[in-house]
Amino acid sequence: MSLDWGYTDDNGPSTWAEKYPLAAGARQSPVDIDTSKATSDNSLVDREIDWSYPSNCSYRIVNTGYGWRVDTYGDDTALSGGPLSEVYKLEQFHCHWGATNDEGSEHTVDGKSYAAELHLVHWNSEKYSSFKEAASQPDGLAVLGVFMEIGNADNAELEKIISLIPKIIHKGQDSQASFDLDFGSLLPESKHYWTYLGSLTTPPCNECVIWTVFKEPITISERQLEVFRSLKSVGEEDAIEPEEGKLVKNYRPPLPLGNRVLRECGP
Ligand SMILES: Cc1cc(=S)c(O)co1
Ligand SMILES: [Zn+2]
Repeated sequence: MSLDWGYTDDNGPSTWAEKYPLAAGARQSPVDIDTSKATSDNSLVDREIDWSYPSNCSYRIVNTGYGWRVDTYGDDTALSGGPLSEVYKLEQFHCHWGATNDEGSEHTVDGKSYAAELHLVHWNSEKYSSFKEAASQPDGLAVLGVFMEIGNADNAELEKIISLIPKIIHKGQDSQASFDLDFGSLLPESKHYWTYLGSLTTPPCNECVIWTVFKEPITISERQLEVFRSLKSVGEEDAIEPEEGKLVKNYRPPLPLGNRVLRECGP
């Protein structure tokens, strides 16, 4: 059974609100980060954003039909500080990309797209008893967004994920992902970021996310990005043409920030 939404002309972001009414809300993500609208906030500086991820917290990688997703054991993970009032636990991480390198990120900065965007998804385990419950609450999830730009060299940590992609080419396939991952290398050196209240960027587009988008990108090689684009949005039994159902892009274009506040930490 194929997903009832996706990124093609007939099931892409402009159609989502027909089946997922939240997608038409006023607190949607992503947004274009208009840097002239960002306001500084000392409380973000006073409580530096902090994270802790054991290198062995990943356990599975799956082809969701709209990308790859690495599932993690959250028990020993923690994200706190910055815009967050509680401690959040890592649930999963995944990526969004485009068909060419001049598109692919979901958030844009003064109209500029990056080639891809990594999302680390956390849930408020202090206030809620499950990820599912948290995803229905306005402060339920915290997502770290990391821009990815093309670099000459492969990203060695990403390569541990990319080496498993050939095992999950078709929708629904999964593989054990028990690699040792240095999350520090998947996050930028600088802790400068923008933050605002938004949503999941895929249906059902719940407005439950406190977004933190880092200003500094990490790098990925063209070859590595091509491996992402080799994933298929259809199951092994569905594909009829070799080129059919290739996931060459899986990003949602920006939605209006509206009257939401956009704060920044760091220049
Ligand atoms: C929970 C979740 C969050 C994001 S950002 C996404 O793309 C899919 O699912
Ligand atoms: Zn995402």
